[in-house]
Amino acid sequence: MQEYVLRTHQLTKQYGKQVALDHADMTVRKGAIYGFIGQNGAGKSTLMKLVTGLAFPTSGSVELFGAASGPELVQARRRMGVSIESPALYPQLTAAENLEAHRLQQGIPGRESVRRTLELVGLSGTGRKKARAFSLGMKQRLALGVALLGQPELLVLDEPTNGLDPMGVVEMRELLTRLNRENGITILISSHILSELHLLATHYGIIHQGRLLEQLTSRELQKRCRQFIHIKVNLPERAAVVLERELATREFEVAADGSIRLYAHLDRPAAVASALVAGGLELEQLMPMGEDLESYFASRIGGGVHA
Ligand SMILES: Nc1ncnc2c1ncn2[C@@H]1O[C@H](COP(=O)(O)OP(=O)(O)OP(=O)(O)O)[C@@H](O)[C@H]1O
Repeated sequence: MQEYVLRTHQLTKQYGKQVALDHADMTVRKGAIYGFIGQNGAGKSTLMKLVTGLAFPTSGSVELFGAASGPELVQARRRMGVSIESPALYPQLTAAENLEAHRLQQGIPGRESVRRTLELVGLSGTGRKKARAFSLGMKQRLALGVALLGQPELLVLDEPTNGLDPMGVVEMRELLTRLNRENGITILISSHILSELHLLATHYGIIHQGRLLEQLTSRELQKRCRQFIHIKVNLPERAAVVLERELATREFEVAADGSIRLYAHLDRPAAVASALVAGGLELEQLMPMGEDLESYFASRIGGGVHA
């Protein structure tokens, strides 16, 4: 049986006439890293605020750890760590002092949670350095530390890679992967750049203009974004034999209409064409196809990405 950490049911939020979130059904499974993708203003923060209780839905509901309302939902929210929008960091305090201040505010018992969290986010060595002197990457990790203080089972992170340089993105990815694999924390993370969540997310949700358009696994996404050579010949079965014998590959699929998707020799379409023709086949079509991540995202939301 699938265990869901978070489900939203027809979740809707309207600000006046503006529909920020439109009947969203999101499902996040236990153990997942759910990448929530959408352009600026798509509704990502709105959904996260509704989930974390920072805003109230116009209609629909949030189910967290199986709890959908009342004191159970309030209790379930205690199992969640949150970092939404600019984190409340104190610039004049060190990393440890910042965490201690948040520990007291959140009423989390035990000072050792500060030391443990500093280690988790790789800030143990920052000593007396004040947060104002931190790099953006360090600030983001400290904000993540604040969310981790209460040892949450679910982390909700709004654009934690926003503004980071490529190295910072890699560091954040490694840190989140470790928290997921070693500490078993389920993560809901948003971004407006799909490729930033690539290699991190196990599941994706694509949101556009308040509507959750699609949810898919990273495997499904990879399959959809896979590059291939599209081939159409008069005798597909014979083409399959030629590909195996002459080009030594079985990395192809023959579709019901007889067209072939060849996933190998992508940089050698001319050699593929020659082999097929030399094998006595009539070549009707042969062209490289497939989408990269960003163009897939753009095609799903119908148009260019102007994030
Ligand atoms: N408090 C508010 N009052 C009025 N409109 C709001 C409010 N919060 C959000 N909106 C509107 O709701 C829509 C969704 O905003 P939201 O912040 O959820 O988007 P987002 O995907 O998180 O984008 P961003 O990455 O820019 O934060 C936007 O059109 C925004 O202008």
